[in-house]
Amino acid sequence: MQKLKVDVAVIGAGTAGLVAYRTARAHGAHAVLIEGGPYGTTCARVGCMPSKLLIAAAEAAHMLDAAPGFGVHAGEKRIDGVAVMERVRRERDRFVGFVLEGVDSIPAGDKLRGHARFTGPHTLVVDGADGQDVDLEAARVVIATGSTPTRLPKLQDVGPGVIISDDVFDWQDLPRSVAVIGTGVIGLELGQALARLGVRVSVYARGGSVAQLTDPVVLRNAARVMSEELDIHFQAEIVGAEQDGDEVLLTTREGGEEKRARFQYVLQAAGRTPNVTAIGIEHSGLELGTNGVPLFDSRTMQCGTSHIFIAGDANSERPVLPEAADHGKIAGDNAGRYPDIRAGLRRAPLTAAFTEPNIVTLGASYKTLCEPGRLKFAVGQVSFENQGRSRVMLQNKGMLRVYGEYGSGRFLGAEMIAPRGEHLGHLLAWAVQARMTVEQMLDMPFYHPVVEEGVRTALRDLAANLAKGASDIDPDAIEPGT
Ligand SMILES: Cc1cc2nc3c(=O)[nH]c(=O)nc-3n(C[C@H](O)[C@H](O)[C@H](O)COP(=O)(O)OP(=O)(O)OC[C@H]3O[C@@H](n4cnc5c(N)ncnc54)[C@H](O)[C@@H]3O)c2cc1C
Ligand SMILES: NC(=O)c1ccc[n+]([C@@H]2O[C@H](COP(=O)([O-])OP(=O)(O)OC[C@H]3O[C@@H](n4cnc5c(N)ncnc54)[C@H](O)[C@@H]3O)[C@@H](O)[C@H]2O)c1
Repeated sequence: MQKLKVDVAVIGAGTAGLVAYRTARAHGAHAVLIEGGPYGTTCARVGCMPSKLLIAAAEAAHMLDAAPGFGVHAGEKRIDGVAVMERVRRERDRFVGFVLEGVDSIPAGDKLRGHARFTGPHTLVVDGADGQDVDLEAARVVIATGSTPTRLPKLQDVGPGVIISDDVFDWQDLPRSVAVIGTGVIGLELGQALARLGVRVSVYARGGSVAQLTDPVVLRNAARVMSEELDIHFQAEIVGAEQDGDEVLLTTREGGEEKRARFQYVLQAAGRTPNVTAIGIEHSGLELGTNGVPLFDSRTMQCGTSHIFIAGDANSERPVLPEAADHGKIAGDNAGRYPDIRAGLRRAPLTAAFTEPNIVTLGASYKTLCEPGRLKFAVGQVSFENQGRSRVMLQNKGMLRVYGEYGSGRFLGAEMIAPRGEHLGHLLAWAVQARMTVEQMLDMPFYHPVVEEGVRTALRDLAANLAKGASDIDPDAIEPGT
């Protein structure tokens, strides 16, 4: 067995790990980067980029469906599934190629291939992919192992028709039909995109959640808006499934009644589990939380007071790409400068599901604001049904709710399902981070006719409610979402 002693060992060459490695190295540390799977990152290979490529194709198809509403008729729509998937894979490979170029530029001696696991707080074994194991002693460790799609026990060992999101991006053609399990971000993004591309799609939700929303009013609106286009079965329990030839027979229980339906694929989109169980975490000496993730400080990424840091999806804090990069920077910086630990830059929370309309949350969520002892906020809202520019574009669906703090008048956060929500979300997240008051935001310019005028309407409503000086939230009526 080869033996190696380093300053910093980074486990996982995804977005968080790559940034952590580079940042630790910038301190002059001898750092190694360990990767057990393919290089290229989850985001580029099977995450953000291929999913947005599929959504882009679906938007093109949807534009044709929407065109007659404007009096524009483009003739018969034809979707070439092979060409759609060929572009998704080709462009995906291009994005992966850029990541691989970056990996190639890392000195060969700093890269270890194989699955790493702790054997002690400072020791790791890397099960070498080439059969050559490495015994590693590391003064500091960054865990950047990412997450894995959660597989439902009821759907295990059914057959090749039961898939996860990774599999979608290797398709050579669009399938005839897909059952999507989960109304989270992945389920709704992929479910809507496939439906718009002519695939028969049914979405099954065990409860009533919609993406990352927690505000019950926005959530109800989003459930209605998404159901207008998608066949969504809320409150549906998965009973089981059988592979039958090239189809899967899915059994669900809805309203006490058992139902069966056939699909070419059943796509599990029921969340992602942080990769912390198969890394010998029990030998790390770290204290674990209830989800098995080591307890860590989200300002420093340090686990307890130890020499171990955790970044990206592995820590489950905010499992999105920009946060993985920020986590990686903070973890790598502190691993490099250890024991001189410093708090890094944390930005205002922002999440966007690229459904249409976009589903966006930012700043403090409604659910957080409703936590005991925090009932000091007012709400303003706007519906996009009669919002000028949204109607012009025939995209007049959805609603926005904004939250502000009594006394200070500070803008706290928002949840929405809204046309161009990804842009509105940035505007509002910047205001949260700049600690602006609602009045200061209303002093800013708003052009005409723009969707942002809807934001102004919601902010005016919020300002009026803040001026009342007492909470308009009835604690007994609160029903936070997921
Ligand atoms: C379908 C989909 C769509 C998404 N869309 C978006 C989006 O639009 N916007 C957005 O912001 N986010 C999106 N995300 C989330 C985003 O992709 C992730 O948050 C981000 O990629 C996580 O980066 P990471 O570095 O933590 O993990 P990863 O990139 O997964 O890296 C972890 C690496 O660690 C390796 N590894 C694991 N265990 C070991 C071990 N023991 N030894 C060695 N190596 C190991 C893995 O092989 C992997 O390469 C999406 C995710 C999915 C699945
Ligand atoms: N645009 C983006 O930023 C983007 C896109 C895709 C994924 N992501 C990231 O990937 C993560 C994972 O996405 P996701 O959609 O898989 O997870 P999610 O947590 O968003 O949603 C999980 C869904 O699965 C359902 N579910 C959970 N357990 C179930 C069970 N036993 N039976 C039936 N349904 C069950 C939940 O009710 C929920 O609807 C997200 O949290 C997000 O951070 C981000």
